[in-house]
Amino acid sequence: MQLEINNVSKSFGKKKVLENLSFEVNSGEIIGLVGENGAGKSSLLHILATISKADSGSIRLGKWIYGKNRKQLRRMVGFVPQDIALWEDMSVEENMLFFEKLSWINRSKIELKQLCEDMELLKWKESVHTLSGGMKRKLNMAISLIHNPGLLLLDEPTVGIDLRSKKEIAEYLKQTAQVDNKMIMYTSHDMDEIQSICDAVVCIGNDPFYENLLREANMKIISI
Ligand SMILES: Nc1ncnc2c1ncn2[C@@H]1O[C@H](COP(=O)(O)OP(=O)(O)OP(=O)(O)O)[C@@H](O)[C@H]1O
Repeated sequence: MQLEINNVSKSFGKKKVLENLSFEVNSGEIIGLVGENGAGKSSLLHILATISKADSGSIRLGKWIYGKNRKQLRRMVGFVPQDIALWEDMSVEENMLFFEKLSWINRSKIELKQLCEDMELLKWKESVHTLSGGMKRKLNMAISLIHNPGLLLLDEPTVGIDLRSKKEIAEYLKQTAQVDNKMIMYTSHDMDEIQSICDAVVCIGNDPFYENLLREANMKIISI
């Protein structure tokens, strides 16, 4: 499967956030989105998650076209926003079962538990309010994977969490891209992490500072 982004632009009022952005991503690839605060990284993820629309340009995921096939696209896309959205008074198990009910495919309890264990979240019976920030992020990720999306969009999945959880999330992303052939796009301000996980990067916002950083790190840049 391929994601094709062609000349996409987006403004909020007079502020141009994305300008003629074009690049392609294939299944199995992990793409980092970098750029300064306010550059437009989340805005691009929101467009790809079909929460918001581009002002111009075209986007295609496999045979489905953004702006035309929203229902089909929503089945193929998993989105983990920056803000954690969980039922705090329910257990990990109850959260997974709740979101499975909202999903368009049925998953057994064993499969749901496995999704959590794949990312080292081993707190099945525990209440969410007792979990650390890193564990909550993992649970948010596990929920986004319930419907087995081919494209996974993650907005700063590793911000504010400890090194062990960071490493576990990074390992999980690499593994699911390779083994399950998922396409992953994620934003981060951590250049070392981007370098170790991503196959290529998209630099949002025409920022020479970031371009230089990426070139110095020998990263493959697919769009500026
Ligand atoms: N719904 C909205 N209405 C108006 N302006 C918006 C809206 N969403 C985003 N913006 C503006 O668009 C710009 C890009 O925001 P965005 O959140 O995409 O940046 P970002 O690169 O993800 O930043 P950060 O690294 O801080 O998360 C910002 O100036 C922001 O204030």
